[in-house]
Parts: sequence; structure tokens; C-alpha cells
Amino acid sequence: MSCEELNKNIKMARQNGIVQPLLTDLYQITMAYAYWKAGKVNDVAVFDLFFRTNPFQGEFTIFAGLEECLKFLVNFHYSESDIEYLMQTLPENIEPEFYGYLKDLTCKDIKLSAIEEGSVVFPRVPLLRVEGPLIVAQLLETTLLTLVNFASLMATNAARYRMVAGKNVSLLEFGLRRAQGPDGGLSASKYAYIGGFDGTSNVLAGKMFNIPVKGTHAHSFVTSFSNLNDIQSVTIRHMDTQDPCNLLELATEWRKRVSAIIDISPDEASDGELAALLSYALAFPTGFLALVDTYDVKRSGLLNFCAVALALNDCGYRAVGIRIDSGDLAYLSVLARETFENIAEVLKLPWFAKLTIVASNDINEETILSLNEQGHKIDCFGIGTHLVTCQRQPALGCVYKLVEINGHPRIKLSQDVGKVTIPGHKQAYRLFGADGHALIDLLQRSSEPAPEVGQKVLCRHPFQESKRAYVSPSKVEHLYKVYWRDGKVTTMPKPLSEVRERVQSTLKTLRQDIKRNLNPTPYKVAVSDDLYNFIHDLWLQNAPIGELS
Ligand SMILES: Nc1ncnc2c1ncn2[C@@H]1O[C@H](COP(=O)(O)OP(=O)(O)OP(=O)(O)O)[C@@H](O)[C@H]1O
Ligand SMILES: O=P(O)(O)OC[C@H]1O[C@H](OP(=O)(O)OP(=O)(O)O)[C@H](O)[C@@H]1O
Ligand SMILES: O=C(O)c1cccnc1
Ligand SMILES: [Mg+2]
Repeated sequence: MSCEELNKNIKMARQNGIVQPLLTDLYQITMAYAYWKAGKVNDVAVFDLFFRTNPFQGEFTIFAGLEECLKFLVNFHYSESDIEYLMQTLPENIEPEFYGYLKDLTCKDIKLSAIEEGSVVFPRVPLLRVEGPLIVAQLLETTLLTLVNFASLMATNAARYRMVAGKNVSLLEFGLRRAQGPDGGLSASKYAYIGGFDGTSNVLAGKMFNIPVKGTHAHSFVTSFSNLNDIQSVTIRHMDTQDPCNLLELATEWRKRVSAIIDISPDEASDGELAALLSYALAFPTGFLALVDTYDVKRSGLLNFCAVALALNDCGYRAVGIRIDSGDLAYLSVLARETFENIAEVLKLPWFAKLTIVASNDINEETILSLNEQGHKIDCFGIGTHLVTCQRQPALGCVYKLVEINGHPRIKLSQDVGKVTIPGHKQAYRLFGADGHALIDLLQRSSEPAPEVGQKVLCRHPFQESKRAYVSPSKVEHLYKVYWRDGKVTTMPKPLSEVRERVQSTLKTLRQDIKRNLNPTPYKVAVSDDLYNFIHDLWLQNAPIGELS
């Protein structure tokens, strides 16, 4: 879709219905009134949206949420009922003209510059720069923050799971039931996919965002069957010949044969479980993936699964695999793989050795690292709670700070140096080293010329005078593009699949030590000499001089 088409259609583009101008903090609207009353309607502001610390004790973050921010700008408009609600809610002394002003407000005079969605980003480098009328830019604060904070946190969390799992293992997001409510669940599915998951169990997320939907079945499906009489119809047509096959007879016969091969008594296996697995296979003969830990993986689940899978094979179908949802996942996955390999060899069915093993049950980054050390045989992790609730860190601390008003820079001072804002209208560049790795992100005043390839540039720590270095970049990437200006989308947001690819391609530009799990090396974010002096001059101008007595 072109930018023009997007501008026409974006009102229809799906955005969570609750994202609207009143999804904000009351103080944005009360400030808007006070600005309006103070005659600041024509004041022009620049706000930066940035975070101060990377999440999860890591040294990188993935930026996400930009497309939703754009949809919010496109649709920004107070409805009649919004205005009515505000009239009832705000104090009576509010002048009625203010509501007239709000009624006509749109984002047509706002300019939004941003880093590309899916990029790896670092503390203090603004992810978004919002320029335009002070009142409108102020009114956007909370909604932009809520759209970027959780999205970026989730995408980062998912990217971290992807890094520890490696590229050969599938990752499925199973978190909807445990997420922070319906909206948290929906966002989690979207941004887990961006961060590198392969699919979700969340059907609405699949429909809305075109994410592959995947799944197995639950323990309740198994426990609802008590014995083999619970199955009503046991016949399936052969995949090729279409001849009828009795899957129950075949599976019962196979259970005896398999129990001899793997040396497990068929008497211990649950008939209710066999009935459940048969029923699932009859319903999904080409997608048979069975949960095998309801009673006992070793003595019942594996045996019943193999019996049904081999019965299906007699009817021309290949089973997909198993899911294990409790117990020692390393041990049980190795046991399952050995069982499959054993059967594959004895029965001369090589594909049987490669059946998929899915593992789930409270998995987090540490579990995966530990399973890797132990040598597991899992092909796919289904991950819910810890992924979607971001258990290791529940929020990313993005903030939205005024850095310029009517062309004058603004600085927010703090006892905590890390919280002092970097004033003024700035540009951000990523400088690459000779080996192709990203070396440093450099913030400059917008009035400065951009750094050039092969030209030495002085990069300074924003607050520590002695920390500085010269860099001669082999490549310079200008991090900002204008996404919204004059009431129009000016750069198309990329489709989800491309944002997902960008996550992996920008992560590749980071040195391994910055990405490692334990005590990673911080990536450097610097300011130009000019910006350094600008910050510190402004700091001195604004910091009151105390008097000791
Ligand atoms: N080999 C392993 N190494 C490290 N952690 C593991 C291993 N196997 C499983 N785990 C993790 O250990 C935890 C086991 O949790 P818990 O004891 O509650 O489960 P369980 O008793 O096996 O299952 P359930 O209570 O669902 O029947 C889970 O978080 C699981 O992901
Ligand atoms: O463990 P998570 O990472 O959150 O993954 C999602 C979990 O959801 C299901 O459990 P269910 O709701 O049946 O409860 P359970 O914990 O008793 O298995 C599934 O069996 C997974 O264990
Ligand atoms: O499809 C599954 O196996 C699934 C889906 C949601 C939660 N737990 C498991
Ligand atoms: Mg579970």
C-alpha cells in the first residue's frame, strides 16, 4: 500500500479500539487548558521520547510500537461524547471556548520523526521526536508512551528468548490466558512475533496481525476420556486409497508391538489417554500433535502416542509430534527422542526419529539456558506467563520530555545525573566500525553537519568529561526518518514480517559481548563536542548557585 492509500485507509486499519485521545492521563488535558488560557496556543514545542536503562539487565532494547503511534496520530480527534464527558468532568469554571478548541483539534500540524520500528536501540537516544503545537504535542504524551513502552519491552523480551533458544528451535507464544488482561495479551502476541517468535496460540492476534496461529491440545481433552468405549467412530479413510481403516484396532495392535520394542508394559498405559489421542488423530490426521504428560510420559503418554502415530502411518498419515508440559523437560525430551529413534530404526521408518518435541510449563530465559547446558532434544518451546508478563522486568521506563520551546532549548535538571535531559532539537547517528559492527550512537545538535565516513569525529560521554573517543566510521546511519507531517503519513510503516526481519538484522550488527546474557558490555551512546558544551552551558545557566552559611 502506498502512503496515499494508507492515508486514505488508515482509519480502517485495525487498531485496538481503546486507543483514542481520552486514553491519557487527566493532567494532559488540564495542562492543555492551562496552556490555552495562558495564551500558548501558537507555541511550538519539541518533545523527545526515550528510555534511560535497558530492560532485563541487558544492554540492548528493541524499538516497537511505531505503527500504532502513527495510527493514533491519523485518527486523533475528540468525539462529541468525549467533549461531553470532559465538560461533565472538568471543573465548571473552564471556559466553553476551550471545548470548541478541543473539538477541532487534529495532528495536522505535528511532525513525527522516529527510528525505524524493529531497530535495536539504546538509552537516551530518542526513539520518537514530536514537533508542533505545544498543546497538541503535550496531549500525545501518555498515549505515545503506552504504545511504545510495552511494545518495546515485549519485543525485547521475545528477542532475548530467541537469542537463548537459537535459530533452529521454534518458539510459540501461549500467553493470552496469563497476560495483563485482553489488551496486554493481544499486544504481547503481536510484539512477541516481531521479537522473533514463530507463532501464537492467540486467534484474534492471528486474524488482526496476520501472525501464524499454532497449537496442540489441553490436559482436559485427555482427562475427558475414561476408556476406549468413549470413542464413537473409529474409522478413517486411507490418505491415498480412501479405503476405510479401523484406527482403534490398528493402535491397539501397535501398542502391544511398541511396548515390546521400548520395553514398557502395555498394562500400565492409560486406555482413557489412548482414547483421547485416537480421537484427536481421527479429527486431525495430518496434524496429530499430542500432549503426553497427563498421566506418565514414560509409562503411558509416549506408548499411546507411538501406537496412534503408527496406526496413522498404516493409513498413510504422518504424525507431527508430542508436547510435554511437566516434569524434567531435558530428561523427558531425551527419553522421547531415544524412543522415536529406536522405533524408527526397528521399523525402518526414518521420519519417526524426527518427530517434533514441544515443551512448555513456566519456561523462561534461564530455563532455556539451563536446558541447553543439559542437552535437551526439544524442537519447539511453548511459552506463556514469563514471556507475556515480562516477569524479569514488568515495565520499560520510556519518558517524554520537552527539549525545546519556540526555538529555545529546555533542560530538566536532576540530582541524579542520569535523569538530566539532553536539550534541543537533535539528530542521532549510528557509527559503524571497520568490521561492520555498530560502534557507537552519536547525538548531535540538528544545526551540526552529519558525521561522514572516514572523517574523525569526537564522541563524548554526555555527562562525564573525561570519557571521550575519536571515531572514524566506516558507515554512518542517520537514525531518524519523518513518518508524519502536514497531516499525512510520509514514510510507510513496514509490514510486521519486515519489522520482524529488521530485529534480527539489526541485532546482528551488535558485538556478541553486548548481547551476552551475563554481565553484557554496555554499548556506547555519545554526544558531539558541540552538544556536550551546549548541555553543560545550559545546565550552568539553569542550576541555581547555592549559598553556604
Ligand atoms: N531439566 C530442567 N532444567 C531446568 N528447569 C527445568 C527442567 N525441566 C523443567 N524445568 C522447569 O522447572 C519448573 C518445574 O516446575 P514444577 O515443579 O511446578 O512443574 P512440574 O511439577 O513438573 O509440573 P506440574 O506442576 O505442571 O505438574 C518449570 O518452570 C520447568 O520449566
Ligand atoms: O506455562 P506457561 O509458560 O504460562 O505456558 C502456558 C501454559 O498454559 C497451559 O497450562 P494450563 O493453563 O493448562 O495450566 P498448567 O500450568 O496447570 O499446565 C499450558 O499447558 C502451558 O503450561
Ligand atoms: O496450544 C497449546 O498447546 C497451548 C495454548 C495455550 C496455552 N497452552 C498451550
Ligand atoms: Mg502448564
